[in-house]
Amino acid sequence: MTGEHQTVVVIGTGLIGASLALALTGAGHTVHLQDRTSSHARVAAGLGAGLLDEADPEVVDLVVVAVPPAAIADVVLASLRTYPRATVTDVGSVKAGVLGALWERDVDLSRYVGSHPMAGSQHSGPVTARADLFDGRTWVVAPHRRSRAESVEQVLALVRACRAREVVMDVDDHDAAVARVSHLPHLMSVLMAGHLTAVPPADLLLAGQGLRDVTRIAGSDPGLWQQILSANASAVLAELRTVSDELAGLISALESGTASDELHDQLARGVAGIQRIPGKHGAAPATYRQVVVEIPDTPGALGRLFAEVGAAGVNVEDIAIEHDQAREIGYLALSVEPEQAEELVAAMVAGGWSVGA
Ligand SMILES: NC(=O)c1ccc[n+]([C@@H]2O[C@H](COP(=O)([O-])OP(=O)(O)OC[C@H]3O[C@@H](n4cnc5c(N)ncnc54)[C@H](O)[C@@H]3O)[C@@H](O)[C@H]2O)c1
Ligand SMILES: O=C(O)C(=O)C[C@]1(C(=O)O)C=C[C@@H](O)C=C1
Repeated sequence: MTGEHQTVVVIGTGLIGASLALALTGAGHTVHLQDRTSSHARVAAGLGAGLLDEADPEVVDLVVVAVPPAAIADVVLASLRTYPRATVTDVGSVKAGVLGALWERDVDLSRYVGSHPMAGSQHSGPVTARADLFDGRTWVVAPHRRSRAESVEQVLALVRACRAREVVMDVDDHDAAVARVSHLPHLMSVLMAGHLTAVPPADLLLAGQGLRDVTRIAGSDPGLWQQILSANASAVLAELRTVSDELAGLISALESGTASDELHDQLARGVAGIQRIPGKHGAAPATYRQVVVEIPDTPGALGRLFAEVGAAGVNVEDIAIEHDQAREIGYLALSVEPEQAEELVAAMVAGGWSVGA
């Protein structure tokens, strides 16, 4: 895929496939949609992600395989055979196993270049697809020693067309890195959320935003994650063992007294860790300020608030909503660059909104 118009086939029109198809169609490319479950392709087409008719194999420039990890190698192989000119990429969360499986097949792999967008959500299927899912996010491109330069360029152009930030990496380095920054966090969230199954319902009524923050990704499809974790088991196991030692350290810190220096050090280590996470577009780690606005639980309140935020020209980096059932209101926490916080507060107050700390 280059700057000019391209004909693309997207196979697997779930969350990731339909989202990138929406972005590519929006950028003016011709996108053909395929899915084993035909209703998924129909829903994606209904959202404007592309066409349902079959592409002429001779004119296809790029095939993007966005199916679950265990099916990727077979679909890539079939695509290399069906589309004789096309570059074929996949968006699977783990890279080495797919490449290993492809090496064992009797096929010329020069047109295959694996990739992995570091964006997604806990939802599955085309209904939750978004054209802006990849905006400013990292997207790893992982060529192998036989990938032809033209195909690497086409996958880099796909990343740019989805407005993501490309990072070129070796497959093994990629798999080790995602074990640390994606697969381990997922398991930590699952562990916490799973623990809740034994918590009394009355206690859960007290749940605030903190619990929701650490458990969001635990709501992801267990079938998909079973495949992701199995494909990267050895790297994930190494991370889990380290965390297990760290947990033992936390237990001993608490045992040695709640005011111990050891406990303080563990908590401060958390702050230091957060500060190492890069901001959007790979920028230096960002520390945003939160402006909390009270919103009545009434139809249209959120829309009105966002319109006023937009009119104030403030760029919101993140949002979180918490409901106060007893008072029938919600709290909307808007994260903004520190220098825009005062401006946002002033605009909210001028609009008659109640703004908290
Ligand atoms: N969910 C995320 O956050 C995320 C992020 C980055 C990458 N990924 C990777 O993207 C891929 C897709 O994940 P998703 O979240 O979009 O899943 P999804 O369940 O939303 O979509 C997968 C789609 O593939 C279809 N499918 C399954 N087997 C198929 C086959 N053999 N041929 C054609 N279609 C088939 C399914 O019907 C479904 O529509 C996975 O490999 C995953 O590792 C996921
Ligand atoms: O935001 C989320 O929901 C995600 O967890 C997306 C996320 C991740 O960042 O770990 C999950 C798995 C994918 O392979 C890539 C992205």
